[in-house]
Amino acid sequence: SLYTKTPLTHPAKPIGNKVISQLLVSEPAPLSAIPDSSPSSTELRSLLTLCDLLNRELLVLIGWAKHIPGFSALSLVDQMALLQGGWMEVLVLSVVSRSLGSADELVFADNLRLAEAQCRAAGLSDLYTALRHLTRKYQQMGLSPEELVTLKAMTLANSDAANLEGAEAVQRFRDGLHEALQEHESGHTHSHPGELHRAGRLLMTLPLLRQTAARAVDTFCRLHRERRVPMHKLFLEMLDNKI
Ligand SMILES: CC(=O)c1ccc(Oc2ccc(O)c(C(C)(C)C)c2)cc1
Repeated sequence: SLYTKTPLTHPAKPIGNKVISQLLVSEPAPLSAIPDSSPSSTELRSLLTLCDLLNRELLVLIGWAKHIPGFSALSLVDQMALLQGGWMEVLVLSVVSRSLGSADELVFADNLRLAEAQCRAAGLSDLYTALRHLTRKYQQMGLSPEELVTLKAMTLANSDAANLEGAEAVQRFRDGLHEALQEHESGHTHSHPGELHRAGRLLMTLPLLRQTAARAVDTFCRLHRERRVPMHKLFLEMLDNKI
């Protein structure tokens, strides 16, 4: 496969939660940015590098979704509907999780960490502000790897796609992930009793995640209108569904 499946964390004791341990081993290794070599301004070059990175992340995301317990049981139409509705939110949550260790940078890739000034130079200051706001929220909460991978899967499952074929099957898919989160937070798999509000607090961050993803879409559309960046075909197709 494209990369080795390295689990995010080696649990001190086996995680009783099968869904979450499956999500941890299915987590894709972070991609690296490929610096754009076209003879253009540094701003445009970094934008082109970012576009290429996003496009590759999109492809990896589609492969990742198939490993979410219950996703492949859905009809292909519903799988595509959830991906078209939720891909941006999942990628936003991914860049936020990569940026948790930084006080002021967005870690798009290990070799592409942009501070505010660099984002502004590339026409991404709104995006920077929105993504850093969300990052700060999760920094304050102290997100564990188990919570992050479960939240990403729930984000995809909860993407409110229109006209789903198998609404009941999608609801079962969502309930399975919610159950995994509840079990994880309720302390069944820990020695100490869980924090009762933790699962709810995590789910209550999803409205801000959706709003942040919508801001990212607005940014891309503006940059596209300003003819600042070409849009990869797949990206445009996935974007069409959002505007
Ligand atoms: C088309 C265009 O203008 C564009 C601008 C910035 C950009 O940078 C990104 C790279 C990876 C990535 O995951 C993300 C999000 C987190 C926002 C999805 C943004 C991608 C595309």
